[in-house]
Amino acid sequence: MTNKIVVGSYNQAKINAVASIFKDFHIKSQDAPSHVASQPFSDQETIQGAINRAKYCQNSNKGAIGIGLEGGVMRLKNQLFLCNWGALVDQEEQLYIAGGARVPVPEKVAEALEKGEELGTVMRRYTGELNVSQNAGAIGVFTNNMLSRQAMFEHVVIQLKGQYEIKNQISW
Ligand SMILES: O=P(O)(O)OP(=O)(O)OP(=O)(O)OC[C@H]1O[C@@H](n2cnc3c(O)ncnc32)[C@H](O)[C@@H]1O
Ligand SMILES: [Mg+2]
Repeated sequence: MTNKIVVGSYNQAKINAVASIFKDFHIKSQDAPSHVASQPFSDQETIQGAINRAKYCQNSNKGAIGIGLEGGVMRLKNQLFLCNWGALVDQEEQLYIAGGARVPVPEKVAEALEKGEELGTVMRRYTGELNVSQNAGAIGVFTNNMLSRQAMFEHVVIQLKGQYEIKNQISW
């Protein structure tokens, strides 16, 4: 069992989420390419970004666990929703994935995204805050701060950690 984790992002909301769930681990972060658009537009694309980042981190840090967390939007019932995915690749290159909460994107914001703007830019315009994505996140703003981006990612990381731990106890 390793106690080293490499997170594929310098985003503080993501790093804090991993650190608060993997308390006894040494957490390092590095840039990891998602190989998807910076504004993913489907679950498929978002999950792939998380997997690519996790694999990159694990590959470039042998013996460590790699974690990738990726945000995007997806269409359902004629609406855009925020969607978030996480991936964990362990020392044996076993992959675990988990999804996060989703909430509708307000109409005006959705229209801006459809025109090609990035969510970070749009959020900055509406809130006047520079670093929404590292703090409350769009999900925090849309939920009146009932759910922060960090808390949402913590939930994803809990699901990753749990799957990783049970896999070492039960062979499914
Ligand atoms: O440095 P990285 O790890 O890339 O951090 P990031 O904030 O850019 O995060 P992602 O690339 O994982 O995801 C960006 C997407 O996440 C979504 N997102 C959710 N909340 C956001 C926010 O407050 N600001 C920007 N993007 C947000 C949105 O769909 C973005 O295109
Ligand atoms: Mg990004």
